Amino acid sequence: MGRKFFVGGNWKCNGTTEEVNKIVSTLNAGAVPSQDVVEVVVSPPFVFLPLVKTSLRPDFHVAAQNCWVKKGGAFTGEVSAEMLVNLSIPWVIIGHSERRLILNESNEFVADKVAYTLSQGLKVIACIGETLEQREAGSTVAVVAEQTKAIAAKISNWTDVVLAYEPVWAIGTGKVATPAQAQEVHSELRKWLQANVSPDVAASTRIIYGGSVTAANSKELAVQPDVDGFLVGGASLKPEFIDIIKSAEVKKNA
Ligand SMILES: O=C(CO)COP(=O)(O)O
Repeated sequence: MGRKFFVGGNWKCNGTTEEVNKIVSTLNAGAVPSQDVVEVVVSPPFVFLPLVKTSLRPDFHVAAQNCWVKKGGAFTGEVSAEMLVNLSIPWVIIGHSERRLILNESNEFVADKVAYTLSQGLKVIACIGETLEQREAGSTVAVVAEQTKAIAAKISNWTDVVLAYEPVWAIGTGKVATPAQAQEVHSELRKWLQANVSPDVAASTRIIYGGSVTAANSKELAVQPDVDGFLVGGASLKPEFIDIIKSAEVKKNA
């Protein structure tokens, strides 16, 4: 199927220039599998993108954490897809649960952003995931299918999309999904893509897991057949991110 393992580091709203330089130095010194085995993308806050882009090793790439939903202009405080393209930022994270829940980004709005950023030539890490209430109500699969459906309705090419399944209850809580829980949802998502988009898209689209991923739990998650990598928050700010990247080797040999 050839889905290259993908490890994203979402730095969220963290860092000073000094801290960013330190993280980049650690990443630059890390011994990790080659680009044939793993794709690594780190996502600093907007203001640090140029610094990280120029100082980061060339086999790692950068992502913005968000961008405006359409062409830039009179939208105070926003950053446009065109600006990211202008700065040669290849990736953007769209629809993170912190934006969906705290900033009220709807499925439709997220889908519009995914479609617009793809149209500008950016690659997208599109985030989906259920809350604890939704999981306890038994609606996990329905929720992630609905979020995916909104995106699928607005795009025709999935080549540049990575789908990040991030259960909200696992984000920043230390409560990681078990390998079986992650596998179950990833497998359901792949089935959904197969039935509603195409078998090719289902087979080739990377579905990555996010939520309290650490060096200690990444290997057992990585070997799950439908887990194609990770979107890492807290641990991506620490040297253990290198070990998480190395779980790509475990996956390769699984
Ligand atoms: O939200 C996340 C990545 O986008 C996950 O965050 P944590 O790894 O800190 O739980």
